[in-house]
Amino acid sequence: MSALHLTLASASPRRRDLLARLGLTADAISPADIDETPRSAERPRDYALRMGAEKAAAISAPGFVLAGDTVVAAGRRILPKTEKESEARACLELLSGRRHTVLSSVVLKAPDGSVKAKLSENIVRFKSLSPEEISTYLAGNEWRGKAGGYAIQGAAEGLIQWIRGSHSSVMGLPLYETRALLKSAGFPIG
Ligand SMILES: Cc1cn([C@H]2C[C@H](O)[C@@H](COP(=O)(O)OP(=O)(O)OP(=O)(O)O)O2)c(=O)[nH]c1=O
Repeated sequence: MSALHLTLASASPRRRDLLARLGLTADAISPADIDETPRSAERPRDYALRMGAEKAAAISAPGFVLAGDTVVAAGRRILPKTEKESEARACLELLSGRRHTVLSSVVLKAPDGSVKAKLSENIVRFKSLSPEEISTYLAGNEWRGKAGGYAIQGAAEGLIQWIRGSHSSVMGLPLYETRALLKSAGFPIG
């Protein structure tokens, strides 16, 4: 097996698609099954980095293992990956008319077992959302399983006034940081 074998430790189709934008196709997709419960008082940045590192560590595969994690935070508060509509509504009500932070970690485990990580920090500002706008958004079901109850790659972008950072990072895999990490580890990338 070549040392250049690349495993993407993620169930996220978005991460696979984003990786493809760098001209890369993972040789294997191995989602990591880890406990994603934040520790008490864990800071959002620490949590995003810990989750990325734990996902990479959970996969033993030849070659390189790439993992990532995306966290939506309002101040120090880590918002859930919303499973219920009521949770998503609460997130959108909280995010309405305010700026919040989206943190995306990317973690690379090299064939020699060494691990490097980068964290990308984004600020996102939603317009003030009316109850009708929130209900219409929720009816589209794009909030399901998404951190913070929205997905920038869908209808939510029509409600976002601006972002500071990168679209790929908010969506799940920061392409600038991912390319830099792979390149510095000697992975052939254009
Ligand atoms: C803020 C935001 C989140 N998300 C989603 C991506 C993820 O589903 C979720 C963050 O959860 P993650 O745990 O980062 O990713 P995942 O559960 O999809 O996949 P895996 O752990 O196997 O790598 O939020 C978007 O798709 N778009 C967005 O704009």
